[in-house]
Amino acid sequence: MNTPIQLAVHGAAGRMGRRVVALAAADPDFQIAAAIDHADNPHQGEDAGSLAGINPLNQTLVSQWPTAIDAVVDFSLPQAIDDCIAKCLFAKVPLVVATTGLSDSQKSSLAKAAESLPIVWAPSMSMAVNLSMKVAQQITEKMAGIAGGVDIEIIERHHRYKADAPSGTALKFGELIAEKLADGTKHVHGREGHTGERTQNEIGYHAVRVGDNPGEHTIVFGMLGEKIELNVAASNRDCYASGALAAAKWLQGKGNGLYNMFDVLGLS
Ligand SMILES: NC(=O)C1=CN([C@@H]2O[C@H](COP(=O)(O)OP(=O)(O)OC[C@H]3O[C@@H](n4cnc5c(N)ncnc54)[C@H](O)[C@@H]3O)[C@@H](O)[C@H]2O)C=CC1
Ligand SMILES: O=C(O)C1=N[C@H](C(=O)O)C[C@H](O)C1
Repeated sequence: MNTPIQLAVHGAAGRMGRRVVALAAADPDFQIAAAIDHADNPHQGEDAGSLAGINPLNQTLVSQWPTAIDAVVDFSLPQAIDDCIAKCLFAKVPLVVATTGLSDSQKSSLAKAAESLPIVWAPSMSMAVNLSMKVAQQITEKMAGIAGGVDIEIIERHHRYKADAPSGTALKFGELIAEKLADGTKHVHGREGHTGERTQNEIGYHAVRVGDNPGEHTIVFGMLGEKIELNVAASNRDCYASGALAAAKWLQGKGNGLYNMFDVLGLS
């Protein structure tokens, strides 16, 4: 058996961080080397396993970064990302970034850091979502230029606690679909008031926040007389956590560069 990957989970007390801790602890390829969260998190000092609802791991939630780690999986907040990148650069540790809502300057920092580190960055670690992105591109390719036109709208539904809107995944769907449309696509976020008729060169985005929904995306391709709806929905958060862990394994031994889940899943 290979030596387990010494894994640091960044944002370990969060909804996602806890699932990453639980799934990594059940996987012999990993050993939890650190469960990191903000110094002000009220769970600091608690056992990371107990926090994740599994047996104690003898790893308490900490705010300090350890030295001996082989990979970092991050599900935190945009304000935590700059420090996370700096720490990984300093320690030369491969990084999986799952946090959404990053600013343009943070995206540039990630690209810069990827010149010195292998990094996987994706707004959704789910296999079903990444496959659906490819399907959405194929549908768009076939429909662009169709007589009568096609209206493409992206509806995302998430739990009430989500901090960013629209979801990183919805924005990525839109970016990938726009690649298959003529130049000059407008990205329209919600509609209100006397909007006038819908134009043909827009993609609409609608962010729904309801209960405990762990993430659902519907891409509507509306034509005159018929429609296609491509729906991809999580039943729980483990699709994201297991995808991030697959990315952390895939990164071992990889050269520097900014990779995504298409690369990890062989969908590029
Ligand atoms: N790429 C993907 O597949 C997915 C991405 N996400 C994204 O992951 C992020 C986290 O989502 P949730 O777990 O639901 O949020 P959450 O709010 O439950 O957890 C965030 C955690 O980050 C911690 N944190 C805040 N500042 C920190 C710092 N400076 N250092 C370390 N930890 C810090 C918080 O204390 C909290 O425990 C969001 O951006 C979300 O959109 C969520 C699910 C899937
Ligand atoms: O915050 C969440 O929960 C999720 N966020 C990601 C996003 O913004 O796309 C991925 C997933 O949909 C869950």
